Amino acid sequence: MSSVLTVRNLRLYFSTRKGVVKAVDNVSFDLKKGETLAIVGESGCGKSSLARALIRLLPRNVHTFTGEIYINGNDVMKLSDEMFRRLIRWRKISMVFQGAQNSLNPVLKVGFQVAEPLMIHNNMSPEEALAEAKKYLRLVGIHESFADRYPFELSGGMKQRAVIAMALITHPDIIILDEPTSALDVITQANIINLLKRIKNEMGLSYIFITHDIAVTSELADRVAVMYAGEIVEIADADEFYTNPRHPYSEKLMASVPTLRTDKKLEFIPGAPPSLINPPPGCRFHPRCPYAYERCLRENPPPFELKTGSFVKCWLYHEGKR
Ligand SMILES: Nc1ncnc2c1ncn2[C@@H]1O[C@H](COP(=O)(O)OP(=O)(O)OP(=O)(O)O)[C@@H](O)[C@H]1O
Repeated sequence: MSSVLTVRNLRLYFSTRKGVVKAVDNVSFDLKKGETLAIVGESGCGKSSLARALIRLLPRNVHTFTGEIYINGNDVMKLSDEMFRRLIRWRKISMVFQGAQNSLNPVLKVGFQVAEPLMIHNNMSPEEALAEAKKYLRLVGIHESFADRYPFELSGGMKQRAVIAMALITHPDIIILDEPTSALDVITQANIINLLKRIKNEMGLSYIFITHDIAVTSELADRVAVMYAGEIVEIADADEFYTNPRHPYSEKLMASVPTLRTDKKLEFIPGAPPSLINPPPGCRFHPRCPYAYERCLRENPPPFELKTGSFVKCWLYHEGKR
């Protein structure tokens, strides 16, 4: 399978009064065409910053933004912000933001808001764009008559569907979904996941699905990337990840997911993710890791490839301890 997105050594650091926050620190991965890559990890580990780096919607206090990003083989890091905005954002890669259903403009009709990207990015006339918006509202399971309604007239699930329609309408290859179901009840969550699965197949999309909730990813993910303290510490095929997480942090994450059928005791991860201004030396997880030994305190492990497309950043996989 060819890669629709290739990321190498991506870094996104922010300047703050307390120092430089290394939110994304030397991240590399591939996204294959038609694939869903879930990015999981606790709050504050850099998932949203990674998304913002990929779609280049950056805050003003960027300190460092370096690395390589290829979309369909094209080096997009060499594009100016203006060219990236014109050629890439929304056209090749789009995003459903965290809490996006609450960011719909309350005084504009839903149809207009879904149509807006076409007017801005494809220079379409309002009439043409609105006709297209109605088509996309139908695609996401909303009756086209809702194009004439205001956001407050839609349920939370419908608003989320409208926001997904907005991300789809410019025919991107890649969609980043940042916690797309976190504010919804479980039934609505399931409906949205089913919708995402259906449109992915119908439109040949590739997803980056960001969540702190591993249980949600199991329905959709082909591969799982685990982020910890600004780094990807493991990438694995989803089936393998759920049965055999390799990194000690992944193990702990999996052990903290409730299951109905076993009386397994739920674990929690002691301590909190480290400061991204002064991350611990060596492996960043070592202060919370039950297996940490001397080398983990000194040296940050490189990614050890387990098979093509899968790696784990943990010394245990280097020295035959596992
Ligand atoms: N503009 C900014 N300036 C300074 N620090 C920032 C900025 N944006 C994010 N951060 C910091 O970068 C780190 C990573 O944040 P990020 O939002 O990417 O994490 P996350 O894993 O997506 O968490 P959440 O799920 O809570 O959004 C955090 O420590 C956050 O405080």
